[in-house]
Amino acid sequence: MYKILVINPGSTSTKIAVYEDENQRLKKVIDHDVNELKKFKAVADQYEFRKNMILQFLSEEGINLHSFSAIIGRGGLLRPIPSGTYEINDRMLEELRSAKYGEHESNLGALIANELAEQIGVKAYIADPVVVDEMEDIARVSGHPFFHRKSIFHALNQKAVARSLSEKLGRNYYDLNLIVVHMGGGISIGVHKKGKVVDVNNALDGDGPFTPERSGTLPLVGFIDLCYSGKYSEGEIRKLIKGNGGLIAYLGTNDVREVVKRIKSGDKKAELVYFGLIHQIVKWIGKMSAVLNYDVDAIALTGGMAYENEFLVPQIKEKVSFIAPVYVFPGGDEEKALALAALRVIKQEEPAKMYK
Ligand SMILES: Nc1ncnc2c1ncn2[C@@H]1O[C@H](COP(=O)(O)OP(=O)(O)OP(=O)(O)O)[C@@H](O)[C@H]1O
Ligand SMILES: CCCC(=O)O
Repeated sequence: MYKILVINPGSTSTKIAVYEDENQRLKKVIDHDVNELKKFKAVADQYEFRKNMILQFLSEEGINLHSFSAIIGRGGLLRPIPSGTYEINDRMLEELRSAKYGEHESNLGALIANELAEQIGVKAYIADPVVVDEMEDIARVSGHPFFHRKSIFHALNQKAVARSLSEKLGRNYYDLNLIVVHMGGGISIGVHKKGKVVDVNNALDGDGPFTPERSGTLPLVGFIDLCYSGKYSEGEIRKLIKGNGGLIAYLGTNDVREVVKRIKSGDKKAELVYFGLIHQIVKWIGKMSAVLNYDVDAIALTGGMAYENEFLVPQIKEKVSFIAPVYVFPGGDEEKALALAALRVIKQEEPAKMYK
């Protein structure tokens, strides 16, 4: 029996899971208050904070760190790479520590997994990091040669949900055309064309619908005016795109449950903003369906927001069901996907890839 520790730091939460072979024994989702995270200037500064929460969880559950056969963390911003399980190496660690390709909470996944694995002398891995790139060249064309569209998205959950959906449909992932909509702290809408994500919004860099804490695509000229207004530093403007945008900017909270509560108590501003968010998600589903010539076998809704059954799931279903049947995978399958990825390598069913 192999015991795997799964570490999944997201933008609004840290998820921890313990697997024994394919079976989940424990899982904890620690939601982070937006003000708590605001104390940290850079994502890397959250390292000790998030690591200590994981160690505290293990100690509360009476789990000895030395009992694990391997540790796997959610992978972060690296150079664009193929889908797969990667053994954590020095190059990867150096690039994540220095945020060479940018800052993201999942950068901490590999760093923490590596430190804990070293302490107990086992291997550490990441799988399907946010930089998995299967985009078709036509989707990279941005509109100006200075800019290229990039594949940065919730690859791990998108792939796991796409596989679960294929299983549910009794079909092979590589024979299907799917739209997968991950709605968490960030939102990505992926076009899975016969097993490859050939187009997706860059969920991190101001592309796509707005989200609980990101602005998504903004009106460009207004944005340029703001950049040159002299009112904001570069750091503040970056935060406005990621961290302090979206629901936080409009309503002061990134918690969708809180927004729903406000709407139900008659808050019209909350209703307008939230329904505006749903409106944008629906537009992106339509846009991505066009990439598949509207030949879509199924649409999957996932991520934490897919638990929201009062407004979000029913409204999306109402508006896009004519394109294809909609299936809901609330929360997603990220921890299971990570555990299975580690197991496939430990059991030598698949070689670990090397990040170069
Ligand atoms: N039961 C629920 N009902 C409604 N909304 C929920 C529920 N659970 C979580 N959410 C919302 O989902 C969002 C967080 O989703 P999730 O946990 O997938 O994000 P994350 O892992 O922090 O970030 P990301 O998915 O971008 O990596 C928050 O806005 C949260 O309020
Ligand atoms: C870029 C994918 C992950 C996120 O949005 O946080």
